[in-house]
Amino acid sequence: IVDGWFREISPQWPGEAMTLKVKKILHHEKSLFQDVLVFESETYGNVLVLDGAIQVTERDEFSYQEMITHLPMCSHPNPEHVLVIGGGDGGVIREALKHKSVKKVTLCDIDEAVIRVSKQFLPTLSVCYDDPRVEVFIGDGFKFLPEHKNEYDVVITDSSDPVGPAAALFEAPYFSLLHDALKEGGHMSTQGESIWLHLPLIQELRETTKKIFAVAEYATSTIPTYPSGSMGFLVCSKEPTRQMDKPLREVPNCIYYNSEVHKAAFVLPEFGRAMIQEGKNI
Ligand SMILES: NCCCN[C@H]1CC[C@H](N)CC1
Repeated sequence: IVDGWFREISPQWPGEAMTLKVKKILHHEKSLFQDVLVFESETYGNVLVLDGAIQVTERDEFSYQEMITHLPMCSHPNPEHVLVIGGGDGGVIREALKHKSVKKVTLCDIDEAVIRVSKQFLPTLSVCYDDPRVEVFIGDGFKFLPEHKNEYDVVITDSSDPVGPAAALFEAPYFSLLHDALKEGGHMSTQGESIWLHLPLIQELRETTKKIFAVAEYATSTIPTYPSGSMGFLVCSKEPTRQMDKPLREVPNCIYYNSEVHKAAFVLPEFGRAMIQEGKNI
């Protein structure tokens, strides 16, 4: 933090950095896995930062949490059991519980510090941890998934960036474990970075997931405080006849998501479409 501004400088987005004016530092610790910082910003509410990367701000988190949750869930006919890998801030749990069909939401996050800090400083995200339908495991998704084969209708991988603790969540072995944890007709979504910054990674992710899932599509959303202001998602199904861009129902009380936004999210600008869907660099 320099002269009152937090700067999100990272080799993952060279030469650019989101900066937010800091009102007050609320918390800073080194957890077992990462550096955990929370500060109150001047204009984006409380902000959670892990290893220097902005994870959520109270002002715009709804965009990401709603899209990563409702894209796979609204395209699924009857999601009852949802698994969240990562997502310790609780935002995805809050969104998943908006679906009447949901009987159980299980969360598995490797770092208890993220959950603890979110409960203390991000009350609007961690609001649903006390819901009786929610169960929480602290641990590595890699160990959790093989013990829960064929259990979930939807698995949402709400991870940080592919550097540090989350790196393995972007590779083929993880997606195979994920596939086997899904019931027949299961859907999944993962945090899919930005077409402005990570096109090669996204193309690789889609190649990998296309080999493992019957359907693998890429969707985007806008979110001011993530690098480049755009955030994407891999959205996959085990069922070949499913169309990920076809919402089967509305979701109440959303601020970003609706059925039209759902359909439009899978429409890509030409440089993204050519690279992701045809592997062509234009
Ligand atoms: N629920 C927290 C979401 C974290 N998502 C990522 C954080 C880091 C960003 N560079 C990309 C999204």
